[in-house]
Amino acid sequence: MQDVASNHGNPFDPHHVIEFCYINIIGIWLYGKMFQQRDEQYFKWAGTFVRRLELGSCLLVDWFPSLAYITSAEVKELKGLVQTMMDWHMKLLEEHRQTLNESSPRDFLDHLLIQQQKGKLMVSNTDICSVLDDLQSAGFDTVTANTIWGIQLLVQNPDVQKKLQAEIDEVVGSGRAPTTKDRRNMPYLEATLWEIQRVGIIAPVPCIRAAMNDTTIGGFDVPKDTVLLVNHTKMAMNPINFPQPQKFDPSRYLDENGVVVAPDKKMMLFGNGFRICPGMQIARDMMFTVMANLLQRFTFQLPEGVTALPVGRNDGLIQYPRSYKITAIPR
Ligand code: HEM
Repeated sequence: MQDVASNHGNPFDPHHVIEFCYINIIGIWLYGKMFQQRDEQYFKWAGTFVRRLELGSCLLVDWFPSLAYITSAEVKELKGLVQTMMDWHMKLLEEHRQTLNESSPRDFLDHLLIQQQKGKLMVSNTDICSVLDDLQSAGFDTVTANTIWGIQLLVQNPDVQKKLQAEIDEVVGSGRAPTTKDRRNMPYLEATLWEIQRVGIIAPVPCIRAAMNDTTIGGFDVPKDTVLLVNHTKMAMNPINFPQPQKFDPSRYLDENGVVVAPDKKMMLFGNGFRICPGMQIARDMMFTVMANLLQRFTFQLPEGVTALPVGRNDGLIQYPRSYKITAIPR
């Protein structure tokens, strides 16, 4: 919040402020560590993470192995970055082990170490570091992208932003910060978060799968080993399930009593089945808390003299809107 306020109502790109916020929330949850400020150490760490995600999600050599010779520099860079993150997590693991108190776990890493020590979790230290790394990397970029879409959509839909602020004022007021406990009393924000996910669609084609056996899907024969992709955009923009799909309308998830009806199988933005996103609940909690706290204190607007934000999205596994600047006016 201080970072946002420090712009004093001047235009700024919210990307890095939001990213910093989520990296710290996840860091505290996983291993009780947060960066105090966006200093050189932080930028080095975040840069390593982001570059690794970039390289890891679109290396041509994964698709065309014959290119291994040409892309070897990138592969070498990727291996170096993976090792840097592994060393970082291993150092945290050792620090945690030395100060571990079994009767009072401080964070997720402590819980893993306790289960490992008791023999209930048959994992090596490297396994634990990989889990931390997985959760950290799958965790911060996704929620950051969603929130960046969310701020853009609220600037473009000021009536929705006003309704959200009215709900926050009524349920929370201004004397305390909103928390996850407020979620059940704030259906309009809950519904808005679904709509932000639907319109933003941060991962249009998230994971590649293959049929393990001959099967049928929707009446089509699918032979064993067929590569399968889920088209999230098609589902989220299906006019049968979402009338006027281009319209940003959180009320589509509210029934006649104002109760939230989650989209469920109509759009499976967290995946489905055995491999469904294990971070779904924490992601929804984090996005709720961040958005509620921001809107309690600020109104997002177009900078003076600007009539529209850039249209379109960036390429990549996780897709952001084109970078933009807005103002955050203290309420
Ligand atoms: C809005 C935020 C998020 C979205 C839209 C999202 C979406 C997804 C999707 C679509 C998958 C693939 C599911 C499948 O294969 O069927 C996935 C997997 C995964 N997600 Fe998320 N995710 C989000 C946030 C998070 C967070 C915050 C965490 C961790 C703290 C996380 C951790 C993971 C992990 C570890 C997997 C791999 C699961 C596996 O392969 O079994 N995600 N996520």
